[in-house]
Amino acid sequence: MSEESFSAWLRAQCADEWEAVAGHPFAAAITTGDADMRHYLEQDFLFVDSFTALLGAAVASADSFAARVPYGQFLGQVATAEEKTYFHRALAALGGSTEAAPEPVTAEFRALMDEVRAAQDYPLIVAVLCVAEWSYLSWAERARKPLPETFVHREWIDLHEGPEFRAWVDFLRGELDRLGPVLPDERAAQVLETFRRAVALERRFFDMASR
Ligand SMILES: Cc1ncc(CN)c(N)n1
Repeated sequence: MSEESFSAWLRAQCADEWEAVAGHPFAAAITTGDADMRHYLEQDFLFVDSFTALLGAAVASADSFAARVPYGQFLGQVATAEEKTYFHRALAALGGSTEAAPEPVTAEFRALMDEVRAAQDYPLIVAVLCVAEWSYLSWAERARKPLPETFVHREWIDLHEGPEFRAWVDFLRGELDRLGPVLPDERAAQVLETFRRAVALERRFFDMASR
């Protein structure tokens, strides 16, 4: 590893796959208001359930009070703004269901989140959370103003960019950057493996939504 931060190093190890997520045609179509969001949001509603549980595991497994606080704050937002209001309003407008059967990639993503949550392994938990949030910031910040008029697209972009979301991603990256340098090599390799798995799943999730 060179001078770069641990999080930058992790991303650089899967740079092509990362760009395939950030520049994915489905993500680009969200930014222009052209994406068909129904199936995607039905599946993401299932994703967000495990993601919320993972945030709870981050609160529980973080190694300091200072770190627990941002997780708790974000958990509160996901449980109120994202899950309670956006998903229900968007799926109602699109004629979608909150009880869809999980696609294989959704089940795999949930399994990865459940695996690191059950292990209460803080560095691996941060790796998955960081990929999920940083990769979403990476596509959402490519959106050009004016944002799409349809609330389903516009609010989904708004939820994943802007100063608050950027600060949240900076916090997650900061946690990886704090932990990485003191991890033994085999633990750092485990974090990289988990980071890679999550990036590959993000790409497949957008592939699934494109069909
Ligand atoms: C699949 C996926 N990855 C990430 C995010 C960002 N919260 C999301 N909503 N869905």
